[in-house]
Amino acid sequence: MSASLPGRLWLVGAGNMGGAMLERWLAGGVFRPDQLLVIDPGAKTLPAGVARVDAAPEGESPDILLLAIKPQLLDAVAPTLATCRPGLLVSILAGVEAATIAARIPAATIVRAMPNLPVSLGQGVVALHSDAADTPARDTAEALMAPLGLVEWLDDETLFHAVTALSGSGPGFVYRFIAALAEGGATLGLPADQAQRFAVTTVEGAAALASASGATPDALADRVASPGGTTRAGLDVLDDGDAIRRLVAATLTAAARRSEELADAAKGAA
Ligand SMILES: NC(=O)c1ccc[n+]([C@@H]2O[C@H](COP(=O)([O-])OP(=O)(O)OC[C@H]3O[C@@H](n4cnc5c(N)ncnc54)[C@H](OP(=O)(O)O)[C@@H]3O)[C@@H](O)[C@H]2O)c1
Ligand code: PRO
Repeated sequence: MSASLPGRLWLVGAGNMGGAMLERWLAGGVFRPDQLLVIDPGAKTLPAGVARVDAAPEGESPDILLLAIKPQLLDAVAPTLATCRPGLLVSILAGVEAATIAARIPAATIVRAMPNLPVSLGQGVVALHSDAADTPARDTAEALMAPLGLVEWLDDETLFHAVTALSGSGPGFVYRFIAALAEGGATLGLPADQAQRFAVTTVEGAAALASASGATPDALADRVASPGGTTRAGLDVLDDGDAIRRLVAATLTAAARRSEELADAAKGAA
């Protein structure tokens, strides 16, 4: 099998997000398993053929180093990577600034990325930013992320706080809404498993239509709401005092604030 990207990638931290990216790259033929090395003392089940070690091999360097540990672990893990010299370092750590990473791990080019969990299906969102003008490295970062879903560059690194709140954390917020939709249906008498299937498929179909139609979400909501009908009665509850918009705005503000806190905490004393 041939891979679409050459060279070796080290994945530092193969948890929920690192594992999701790995899964998609292998399924899409972006890498062969033998091009990948997982550095994670805790990772148990990895895709067939992918090697795992507890710590970075001394005296070796990958072409691409992907940091996917918890932001709070950066100071513990960085010294173990301080002698490797990756051509490209991609960090998906929430909050943590590129300068914070550059002060701890030498790399020719650092690109920050904020993916989200549906990357495992190639239906994620990935925001990218780099201050580096190294076009080949930027192209490599984009080629790495393209099979994962919608990829867009941010001009301003500080926008990562907003992106992390919206699309990084967003699936978590959508899952809460799906659960609430299903529970609401069950409360009205539907069997719980059926309510769950209907809720998931309703959100899936509504998102697909929003994507395909080009109409705004508010215009689509109006198409669902027959005059004097059931949807308007429900929307009146969501819109009362801008309840849904206020709740979601407060949710995103809390997530973005946490991203700023993680950035500050990671700056530390390097
Ligand atoms: N989850 C998401 O949707 C998402 C989206 C965008 C960005 N991110 C970012 O991705 C990063 C990982 O998040 P996550 O949700 O995937 O967390 P996670 O599931 O906890 O994954 C982190 C992985 O790192 C491992 N690890 C712990 N100590 C390590 C060490 N010393 N060296 C190497 N690996 C080590 C963990 O093992 P143990 O479990 O044994 O500790 C775990 O497998 C975070 O920086 C987060 O901000 C996550
Ligand atoms: N998961 C990470 C967190 O919750 C970053 C976005 C999604 O911190």
